[in-house]
Amino acid sequence: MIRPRPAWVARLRSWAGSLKLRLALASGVIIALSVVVVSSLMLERGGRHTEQAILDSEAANAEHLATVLRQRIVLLQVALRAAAAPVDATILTDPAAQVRYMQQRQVLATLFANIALVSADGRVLAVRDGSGIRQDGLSVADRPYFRQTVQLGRPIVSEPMIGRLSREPVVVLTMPVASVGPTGGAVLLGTLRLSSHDLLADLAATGSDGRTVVQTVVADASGLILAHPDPAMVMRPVESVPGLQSTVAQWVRSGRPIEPLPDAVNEAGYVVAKAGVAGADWMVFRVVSSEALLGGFQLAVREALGYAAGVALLATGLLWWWLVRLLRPLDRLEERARALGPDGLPLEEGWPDAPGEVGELELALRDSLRAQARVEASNASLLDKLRSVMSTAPMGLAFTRARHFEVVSDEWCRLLGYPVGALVGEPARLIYASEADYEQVGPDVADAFAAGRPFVGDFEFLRRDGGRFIGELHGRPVNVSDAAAGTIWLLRDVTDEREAHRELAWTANHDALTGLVNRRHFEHELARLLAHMQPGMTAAALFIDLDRFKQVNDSAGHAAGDQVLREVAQALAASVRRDELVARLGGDEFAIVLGACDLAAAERIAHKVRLAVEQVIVRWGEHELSVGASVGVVEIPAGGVDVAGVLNGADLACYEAKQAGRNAVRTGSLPSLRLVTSRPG
Ligand SMILES: Nc1nc2c(ncn2[C@@H]2O[C@H](COP(=O)(O)OP(=O)(O)OP(=O)(O)O)[C@@H](O)[C@H]2O)c(=O)[nH]1
Repeated sequence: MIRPRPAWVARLRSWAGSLKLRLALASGVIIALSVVVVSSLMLERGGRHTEQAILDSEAANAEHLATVLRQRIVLLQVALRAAAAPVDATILTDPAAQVRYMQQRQVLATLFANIALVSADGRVLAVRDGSGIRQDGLSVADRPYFRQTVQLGRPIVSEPMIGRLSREPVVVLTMPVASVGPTGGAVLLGTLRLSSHDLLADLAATGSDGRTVVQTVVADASGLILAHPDPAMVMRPVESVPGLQSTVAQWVRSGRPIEPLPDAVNEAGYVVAKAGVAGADWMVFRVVSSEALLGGFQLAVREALGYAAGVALLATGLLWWWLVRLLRPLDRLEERARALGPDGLPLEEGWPDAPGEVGELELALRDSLRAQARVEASNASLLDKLRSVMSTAPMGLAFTRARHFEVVSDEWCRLLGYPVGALVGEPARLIYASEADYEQVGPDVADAFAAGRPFVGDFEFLRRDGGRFIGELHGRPVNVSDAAAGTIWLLRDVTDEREAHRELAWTANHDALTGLVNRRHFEHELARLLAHMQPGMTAAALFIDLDRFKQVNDSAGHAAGDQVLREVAQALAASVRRDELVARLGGDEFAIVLGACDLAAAERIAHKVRLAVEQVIVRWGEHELSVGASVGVVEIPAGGVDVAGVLNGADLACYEAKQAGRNAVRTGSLPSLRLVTSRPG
């Protein structure tokens, strides 16, 4: 069972289908899409530019640090060179002079963790560090940087190593002294402690929350850390610094180039910038977490998207409010439209005075309603006339569609014995007395309509009470080109008319006294037989003239004669088959046509006829009346014979029977028959 929908479902469906809601939603979606797309595009472009600017800035920072570092190395080497200038053979050979020399190197001592004067064979002549000047005879002859300086005779920056004096990670800057070589001279050493800020100050920067956000790392070409905010990281591989793995791996893959050109990348959550320190074969890496650099921007993006969504929502809300206001006249028009109909407001009342398209719609609707009202009035008038016709028409009128009654007149119902209107909706089959008739009507009607004719036919119809009548049915299509448009029918009762017509036709063809066919009809039927006889076929005609009939009239009266004639007629009809043609030609003359009969058979029948007449006895008062019959027989061949010829031939044969003494049968022979038929007239 289907349950009716609750009212709230209908309200919800109506609300969901509301034009206002759909317009507002569509506009809201468009606004939101526009805002989101435009914001996204702007933010995406802004983001790219910002990121690129940050990368450029970081690369510049790294380059700046590399420049600072290179200048510092150059500065230190300049200082070493200046300090190396006064060293001569005297100093190199005199330990006291070496001590004095070191004492005079106060400025140089502040630049390095320690400085040392080393002879060409690697023996440390004098060392100055924070604790003073010592001459303890250490040797650096095994140090690669020393050997390289002696061999090349030029300044060197060593690889990182653990210093022999400081026991800390250090790099050593060398400066040849007094043309050092395998045979003489010396090397001035300046040691920089890597765990201090000797190389670079401010290796780390912290954010507002105190966390380190920028780390500067200096590494040599082999990838060992020279400087790191965390001293514990010094001398460790540079790829162990968080955020540097990928950049260092790529740097190693490309052959550890010490490029002076800086670059920066943003990957794996870090912005990494690097720049080479020319001359020292070092690399400066700056590592900043992406969050620290770009987090602010991304937060701004999120905020911007939030604002965009808010703006879109606000715009949608405003649009909704505006649409509700704009569409208010449409609501009023809708309410007015609901009040249409027979129980609603009068046509010209209650319309909103709306401007614009709604006003145009209202005018169009009102015009259409006025036109509809005019048509309805016209239809009502037409319907009244039609009802009047249907109730007063003297013949039955009906309109059927799909073989069912849709409209029936009062007379139609009356003819069929139904109350007025009772047949509406009933099948047409109901009124036919015969199933065969009903089945035939359909095709006949279709044929007639297809030929452009109305359908006319007589049928036996069945009244509601079982009575029957003959009705003449006329049918016309409502629309010739559209069978589905239905059919208009006219029906009248023609039972009496058809009966009268039948009686008239019978009277015209029959003898009123005896009921046999008359001469006119006999000749007509004989002519039809002659016309349709096939070659080789024979028929026969009997001409019968009563004998001494006049005496009957004379003795018993004319009425008795009539009775004799009636009984003779019955005797004649009873002597032959029912389908043979038996006629009274006039007076006491009769004729019989025997179809498909040869002469011999015809003669036998003639004798039978004669005997039958002879046996007719009419008791009329004191009279006992009887007559005889003279019978002439002719055989009728196929072709070459006409009606007059046959009658004359038979009449002649009958005459011969009379001549032979009456109450006899005579046969007309073929030649004489031909002779007779060939006679003029
Ligand atoms: N009662 C009656 N007599 C008729 C009718 N029509 C013709 N007759 C009479 O029938 C008679 C026929 O005449 P006939 O054939 O010459 O007389 P008949 O006595 O039969 O003479 P034969 O044929 O020579 O034997 C006439 O007396 C007619 O008046 C009729 O409708 N009713």
